[in-house]
Parts: sequence; structure tokens; C-alpha cells
Amino acid sequence: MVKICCIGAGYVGGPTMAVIALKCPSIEVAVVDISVSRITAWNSDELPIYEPGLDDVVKQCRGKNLFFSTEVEKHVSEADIIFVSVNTPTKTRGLGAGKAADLTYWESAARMIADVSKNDKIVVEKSTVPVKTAEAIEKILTHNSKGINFQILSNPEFLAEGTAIQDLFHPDRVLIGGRDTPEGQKAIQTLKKVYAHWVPEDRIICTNLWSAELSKLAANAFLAQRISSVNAMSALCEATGADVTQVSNAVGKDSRIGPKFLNASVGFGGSCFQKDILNLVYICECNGLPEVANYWKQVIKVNDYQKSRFVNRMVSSMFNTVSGKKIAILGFAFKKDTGDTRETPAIDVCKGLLGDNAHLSIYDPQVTQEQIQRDLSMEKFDWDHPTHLQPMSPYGVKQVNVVSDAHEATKDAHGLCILTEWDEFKTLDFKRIYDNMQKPAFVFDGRNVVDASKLREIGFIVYSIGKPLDAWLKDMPAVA
Ligand SMILES: NC(=O)C1=CN([C@@H]2O[C@H](COP(=O)(O)OP(=O)(O)OC[C@H]3O[C@@H](n4cnc5c(N)ncnc54)[C@H](O)[C@@H]3O)[C@@H](O)[C@H]2O)C=CC1
Ligand SMILES: O=C(O)[C@H]1O[C@H](OP(=O)(O)OP(=O)(O)OC[C@H]2O[C@@H](n3ccc(=O)[nH]c3=O)[C@H](O)[C@@H]2O)[C@H](O)[C@@H](O)[C@@H]1O
Repeated sequence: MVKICCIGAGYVGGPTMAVIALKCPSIEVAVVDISVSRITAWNSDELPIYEPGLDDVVKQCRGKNLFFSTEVEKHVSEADIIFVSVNTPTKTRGLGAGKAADLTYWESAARMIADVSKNDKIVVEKSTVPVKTAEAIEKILTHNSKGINFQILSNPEFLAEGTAIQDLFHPDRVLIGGRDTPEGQKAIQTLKKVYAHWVPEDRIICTNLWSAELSKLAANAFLAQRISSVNAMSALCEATGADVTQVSNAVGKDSRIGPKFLNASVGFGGSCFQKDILNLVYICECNGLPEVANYWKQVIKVNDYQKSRFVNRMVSSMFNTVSGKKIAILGFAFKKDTGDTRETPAIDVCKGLLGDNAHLSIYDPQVTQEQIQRDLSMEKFDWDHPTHLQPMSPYGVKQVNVVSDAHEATKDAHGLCILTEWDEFKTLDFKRIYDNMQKPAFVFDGRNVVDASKLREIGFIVYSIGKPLDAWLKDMPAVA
């Protein structure tokens, strides 16, 4: 029986391995992690991540050919194929701080693999890594190999959170990069056979190592660039009276452009877009390509601009101050159908409002009070480390109250803002909400989920990203 071990039981390692186990009953899959609490949760009824369809997949295979364990070394030494899906945070200090990928967790995993291995192994990069990481990993492994042959493959993951299971069941493509040697090609074929259990062969792309590594960074950069492009347009729409939804629709009808990923928003979030673009920028700079680096840097700058523009719009609309005012925040996760808050735009918006001394009442159907307090007290990039290694502020943020429904959040509030596009926000009883708010009552829709004209009829003053402004907002300065 082929044995697979995946180091890192996170958002990628957990769902990907669960789907491999489901689709390949003849393969034994062990997912290992240094975080005891994560592994305990994977072995319980309350999985550590919320992902539609995941519970079902895990329940079908756990204890049969899918195992979650903290016995990292044991499972690594027994495996034929080892996936490495550990954190690759942005460096916060030293060379490349604020941009380069921190490969500490990757390197320690590689050294451990070299230490405990007794037979030949295929080591698969699942984490998103800088181009040429495979070369560094190869060196660590071969210099410590005791005669064992290691083949390194790059097999980046393209799943998106909230749709991870469907993405894994029906991937647009699976990408496998390897060395152009007979051993390298053989390793590619071995991994290809695993995916071929359920992925059509023409969707499995095989390339050299560096193309696979770079394609992952490129794909995320292209996706994020589309959002920054439409968000840049949203600012121009507000200034001119155009409607960004109509513009996106018209632009997306061009089959060369396509309709997906053109929703204007308060900004993109998530654990990867910013991190991966910063990483790409750093690689460009290191390769003497400052113009290319600046081009991609702009995608992040526009994203930051969009978030601060939103906060400025809120504050300036509410008589230029939110000091002491209750503001309801509906949605904190970085997108709907996930409880993940990593780099969520809600953090920057909330911090901006807190900077103006607002009182926040936050509701998200999937994010806990503890997580929100942790996010609002953490330094940038500190979130991307194994949970037990994250520096924690012992104090919560006083002006923040986390509540369990939207009506409680909005009661007596001066304004409400929608930061995640949860479906339940579309069908809220806005008349009841309006009646219970201070007047004038403001709605700031960072995801374009509400029907602005209906809300205006109720009496709200409404701001929707990239939509024609109502009279109240027109004369207010939006950009500080
Ligand atoms: N979250 C996503 O949707 C996607 C993430 N990626 C990439 O996949 C990688 C992992 O991301 P996530 O799963 O989101 O991170 P995560 O933080 O959810 O999971 C990483 C896990 O690795 C564990 N870990 C770290 N060092 C370890 C070690 N030496 N031994 C054993 N376990 C160790 C941590 O405790 C943690 O549970 C990153 O490189 C990310 O860029 C790629 C595609 C999608
Ligand atoms: O490398 C990764 O981590 C993953 O990053 C993204 O997936 P994810 O971050 O989970 O979610 P997305 O659906 O891409 O959304 C990212 C952010 O962009 C925002 N977004 C998305 C689409 C859009 O039109 N507008 C928009 O503002 C979302 O609200 C969210 O905040 C990519 O879509 C995945 O292919 C990739 O594997």
C-alpha cells in the first residue's frame, strides 16, 4: 500500500489529504502537525476549520485510510510520498523583512525528513514557496541524506477557501513540476497516478520545477490584480456616476476577459494574495527587475487604498467623526463560507475606525470573539505562524464588543457596515434595524450585497462601493 504523509494539518493540508484519501482508498494518508490542538480537533466532531462539505469527506475516511496525528517523525519515516504544507509567512525581520517568504517552518520540516528517513522518498512542495525553493530543499535533503534518494516535486495548491472541497473534486488543473532527469520524471508519474484516480489526465499539467513554483505565484498575482483593477475602477465610478457592477458586467462579457473575479469590494483579504505578491515583488527585486516589482507592488497599494478609502468615506459621512459612536460591523471573515480571518479587510477597517475612537459591535456567523480580539491586537504578519507560536496580546481591545446576531450589533448604532458577503445579510429585516438605530442611520456596504434603493426608501443613507453616490455623500471628502 502506498503511504502518503502530509506535514501541516491546516487549510490546505487537511482538505487536500482528506480528498486524496476519499478518492484513493488504496492509499493510506497520514496528516501530521506540531499543533496538538489542531490534531485533536481533526480527530473530533468539531473540525478546526469550517469548510462546506469537509465534515462529510473526513467522516467517510477517518480511521480507515485517513489519520491525523502528532507523531510527525513516525509517519514521515514510514511514508513513500511526503507533502509539505506548512506555513510560509512573510518575514517580519532581517533580510527581506516585510516581503520575503520566511522558510523557517519549511526548512525545519526538510531537516526532520532527512533525519528520520530510512528509504527513498518523494518530497512534494504543497506550500506556496518562492521560485527555486526546491533547489534549497534539495540541498538540505541531499547533504543530510545518508545515501537516501530524495526527489523534490512542486505541486502547488489552487483551492479557494469556502469552495475547497468542490475545487479539489473538480480542479481546473493539477500542476506537477519536477526535475528533467529519469528519476525526476518517474517521481512526476508516481504523483500523477495519485491524482489520476479522479482528475482527467488532460487537466494534470507537468512542468519543470521552476515553472510550477512560479505559476502558483503568478496565478495569485493575476487574480489579485483583477480585484485591484475593478476596485480602482470603483473609485472612478463613484467620482463619475458610473456603476461598477454595470461596468464589470460589460467588461466581463468580453470572452477574452471573462466574468469571474470582477466584484468590487472593500479590498481582497485571505492568507495568500498579499503574502504571495510581496514574495513575488521580492523575487523580482532580487533578480534586478525593479520595474516588474513595482508593477506588482501597485496591486497591493490599490488594495490598501481601497480599505482606507472605505474608512474615510465612513468617517467623513458621519460628520467627520465616529468618536464615541457605536458602529455595527457585519461580517469579519475575509469572504463568505469560511471562518478564516487571515488578512481580512475587516481588520484594517476596524483598526481605522478604532483609530478614530469608534465603539465597534461586531457580528460574524463563523468567527469567534476570541479570534476577533486576537486579530485586532496582533501585529501585521504575526498571524501566519502555528497557533501556539503566535505572539498574543494579553489585553482585548476595550471598544470592541462581539455579539451573536446582526440585530444586537446594530441596536442603537449610528452606522452599520458590511464587510463580508454572508448570504444572511441580504435578507436581514432592515426596517427593524433602521427603527432601532440612531438617526440619521448609515449603511456602508463593502460587498455590494444590499439593495441600496430599498434601504434608501426605508430612510437609510447608503454608501455602496463603486455605485452612484446619494446626495448626502456627494459633498463629503472621501479621500484624506
Ligand atoms: N489557505 C489557502 O487557501 C491556501 C494556502 N496555500 C499555501 O499552503 C501553505 C499552508 O497554508 P495553510 O494550510 O493555509 O496554513 P495553516 O496555518 O492553516 O497550516 C499550516 C500548518 O502547518 C503546521 N506546521 C508548521 N510547521 C510545522 C512543522 N515543522 N511540522 C509539522 N507541522 C507544522 C502548523 O501548525 C499549521 O497547522 C502556505 O504556504 C500557503 O501559502 C496554498 C493554496 C491555498
Ligand atoms: O493561494 C491561495 O491561498 C488561494 O488564494 C485564493 O483563494 P482564497 O484566498 O481562499 O479566496 P478567493 O476567493 O480568491 O478570495 C480572495 C479575496 O478576494 C476577494 N474577492 C474575490 C473576488 C472578487 O471578485 N472580488 C473580491 O474582492 C474575496 O472577498 C477575498 O477577500 C485563490 O482564489 C486560490 O486559487 C488560491 O489557491
